[in-house]
Amino acid sequence: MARSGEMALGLYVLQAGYIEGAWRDPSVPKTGGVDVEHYAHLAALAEGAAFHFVFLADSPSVVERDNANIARAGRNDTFEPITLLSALSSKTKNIGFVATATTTYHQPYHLARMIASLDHLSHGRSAWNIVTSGNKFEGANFGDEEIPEHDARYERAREFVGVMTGLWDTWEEDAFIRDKQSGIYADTTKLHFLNHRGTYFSVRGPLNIARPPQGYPVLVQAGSSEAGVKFAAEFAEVVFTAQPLLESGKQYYADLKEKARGLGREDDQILVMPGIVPIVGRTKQEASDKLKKLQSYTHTDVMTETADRWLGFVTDLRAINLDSLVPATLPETNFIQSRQKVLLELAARQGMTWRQLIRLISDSRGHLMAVGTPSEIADIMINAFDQYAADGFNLIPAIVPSGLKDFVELVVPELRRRGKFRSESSGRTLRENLGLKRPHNQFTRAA
Ligand SMILES: Cc1cc2nc3c(=O)[nH]c(=O)nc-3n(C[C@H](O)[C@H](O)[C@H](O)COP(=O)(O)O)c2cc1C
Repeated sequence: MARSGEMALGLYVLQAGYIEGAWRDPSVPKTGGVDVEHYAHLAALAEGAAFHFVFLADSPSVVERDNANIARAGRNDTFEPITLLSALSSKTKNIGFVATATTTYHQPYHLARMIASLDHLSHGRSAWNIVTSGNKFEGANFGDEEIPEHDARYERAREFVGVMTGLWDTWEEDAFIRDKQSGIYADTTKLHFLNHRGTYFSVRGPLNIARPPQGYPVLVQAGSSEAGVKFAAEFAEVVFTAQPLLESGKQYYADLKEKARGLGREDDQILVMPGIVPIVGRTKQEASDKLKKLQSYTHTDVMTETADRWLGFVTDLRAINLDSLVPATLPETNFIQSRQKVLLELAARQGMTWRQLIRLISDSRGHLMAVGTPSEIADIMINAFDQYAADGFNLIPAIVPSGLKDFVELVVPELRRRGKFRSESSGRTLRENLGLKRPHNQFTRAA
């Protein structure tokens, strides 16, 4: 199938926005982190602009390394993604929901039920962002101090996904006949026991909920190392990635699509949606003034600690001469390997000092950042789309709700004017809106 001429758009939501100190801005609701109406307002803004989905990242731990940074973080009082998105599903009609959940610290049976429940609650608008955990503090919450080795996490994830889709298939579409007359509720000829026995899991099944409306919720993946790309080529239908440079973004896109093709998959069944952090002004000056104001909110200690985290916990920037140049390489990390690579590539290209790199990480974590007028931001997005570096974008507002409002009111009309973004939702389910096929049931497919 040919690629449609229009890009897909997701909304990556953090309670206050992506710039760490954004929560201090007077426009950000103080209790937004635990106020479903705050998130409902953001989802309504995105749905009204015909975005394809709301995306919630996740880490089952406080991510800061010490009290000083926990004190300033402005984020550790918020909802678990599946819970929040389930609540939002009854407050919206068309927009999809991408819930991040790690395969490293979950059990497939629990997670298959929860994500299937979200798909039923939302009438087929759910997706699962498959991550393997990227934060070293998570292990302490699940019995082991050390997070498992990077590639081994992907091995576990491969088996995990197989069990999830197997469980979602244990009841065929029309298995539940609910015949009051005869008293037969389920046709057990359409019931399949999974009986999975693997390295990491043994799961009998069946699941105790009907097959999800979409067959499977959309499978999303965020991980761009070699192991991550291999995993994405096999399973992902949407890939979230950090690609701040056009050329490496095109290379990443081409590699991933080629790997997926090699596994018999069609190009339009795996959508690459890099993150973008836009700061919109009516003039370039206005946009950069907005950025400067937001940057002024973030404490240096918080910035330094965030940089240590996103460089993979292999540095301690509190003890470094910040005006010295960033080295070309760092020790390999066991956390998000791809991001360390992206950040070092950016630093090398621009001859950055540590101080400059810390600032960049605090603003964008290495995602593409676009600061300018609506037309300039639309140019950047359309250029990446037309040059096959992206099939769409996961929009990461620097501050919410104002940063999202700016984008919806100023950039979306520009994208539409140029014929690159839709005016309304095109289908009932998230799969239909993304042009993704509905998966067959593996038990009946075999028959
Ligand atoms: C764009 C992007 C976003 C990610 N978001 C999360 C997240 O929300 N939660 C999480 O546990 N891991 C997240 N990760 C980490 C990876 O999903 C994965 O868990 C693992 O750490 C390895 O990533 P890598 O293949 O990029 O090295 C993210 C990775 C990328 C590339």
